[in-house]
Amino acid sequence: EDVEEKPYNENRERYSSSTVGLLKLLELEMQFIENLKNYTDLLSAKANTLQDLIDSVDRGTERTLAEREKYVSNPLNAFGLMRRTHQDWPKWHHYINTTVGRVELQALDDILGKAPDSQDMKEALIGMNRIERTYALEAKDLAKGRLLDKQYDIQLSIRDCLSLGQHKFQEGDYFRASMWYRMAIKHQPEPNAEELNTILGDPLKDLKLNYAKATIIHGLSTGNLSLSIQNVAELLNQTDDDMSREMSAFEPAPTPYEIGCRGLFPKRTKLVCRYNFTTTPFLRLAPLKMEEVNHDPYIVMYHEVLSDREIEEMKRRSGQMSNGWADQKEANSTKIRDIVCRHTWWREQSAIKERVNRRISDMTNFDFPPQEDLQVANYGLGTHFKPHYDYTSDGYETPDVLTLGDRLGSIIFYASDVPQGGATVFPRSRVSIFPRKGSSVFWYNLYDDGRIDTRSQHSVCPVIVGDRWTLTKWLHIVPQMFVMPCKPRKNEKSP
Ligand SMILES: O=C(O)CCC(=O)C(=O)O
Ligand SMILES: [Fe+2]
Repeated sequence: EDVEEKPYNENRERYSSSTVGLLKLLELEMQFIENLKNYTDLLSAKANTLQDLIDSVDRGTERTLAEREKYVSNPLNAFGLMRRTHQDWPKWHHYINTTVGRVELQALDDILGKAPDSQDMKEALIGMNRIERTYALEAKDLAKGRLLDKQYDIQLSIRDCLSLGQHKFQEGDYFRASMWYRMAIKHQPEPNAEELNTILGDPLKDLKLNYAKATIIHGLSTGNLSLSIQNVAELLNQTDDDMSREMSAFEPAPTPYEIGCRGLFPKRTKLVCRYNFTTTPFLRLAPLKMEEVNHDPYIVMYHEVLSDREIEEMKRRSGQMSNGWADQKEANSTKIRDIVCRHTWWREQSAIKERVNRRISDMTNFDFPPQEDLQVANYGLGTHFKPHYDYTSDGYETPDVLTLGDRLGSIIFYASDVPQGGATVFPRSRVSIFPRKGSSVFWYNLYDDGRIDTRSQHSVCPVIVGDRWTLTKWLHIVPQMFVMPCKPRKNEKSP
């Protein structure tokens, strides 16, 4: 099925992992279509030329034998016939054999060389799966353009549904495989199915068989034998809702992370919004809009603290983005690591960058040179960041930690709105924060005495719809020696 792959390159940009990458892929598809347009124009020009030839010569068919005899008996006709067939035919033959659109075909090879590889496709399937599971979405809604409570004017194609079904089947998720196969079976056929199928393959081939297989295996593995003894026609006769209700009976309860992603943590009370004009003297002049999110551990948001102009500057000044990995690379490991986003550093010095850094100092009272770099990240199709800690004592030590000490606090600026999904969730503190363009969230990863606070565990939920951009700064402990002297821990809880 897949085309022969080149050796796997971990650093190759994957289109699926960021909207920046997906935009490039859309551009590639536009090039592909533009190229096909040129190619088909040339093909029709050639067909027209040949049609002209046919029209100019084809006068034999409607003639009787007597008429034909009369035609060749005239030397003017006979000579023309001789000359055309002797002189012109080889030239037509050459013309017919000449490849149409050599340049376009060459360009097509180049375009195809940039097509996503199977790993990119796999990441897209995994991203779709993440969206489906994290938010408890269902094939029957997704296939028809429904994402949570929003209806989009988009439909998945029969081949999309099939591909998603095959992925779930391979992953052993027979419930979802069955539902996706079902959507493919019920899909209205493609208008020009016959021609398409000769090129792309028939999506209906073995589809009912695979639907039956998935449903039967799911029935057997969950002890729901009624699913396993019905024939396909009986199964398809039931409504999608009934079918999904019956099949999802044994789905595990959502994890705290998933509950957080769905925005279902209980609402907080006793939290206030106020203007902060005390952290630094500057704030007396320009107080910041502050919103308490959690008291212990302390999590706070600031609103309207990153302007559209600063966001533009940040995107313009940030260098080439690279893959953001879900795991550290293990020595000698050939395992293909998950990508969580694309990221880069805002390294170039500018007044705007210093202003953002000074604002971080204003918000946190943390001391650091305003020239320091900030990290920029962009998420893609169903990409996420698994629950993790920003402190590094339980993992690897990065260069910043070796020189500056552990990451005492973290601050994330949301540089875009995310219409659906993409929350920052603290599963242990039961806090979800949904991105709002221009807002920031700040929290501590360590107790005041420098010991790790496991309640700071946090994650980024899969983006459903949106172009998620963030700006991140980790605030290290060593430079805070004088602004934040070490204090004994109050009412100590075991971490
Ligand atoms: O983007 C976010 O909401 C959090 C990102 C994060 O946890 C990190 O970069 O360490
Ligand atoms: Fe983090």
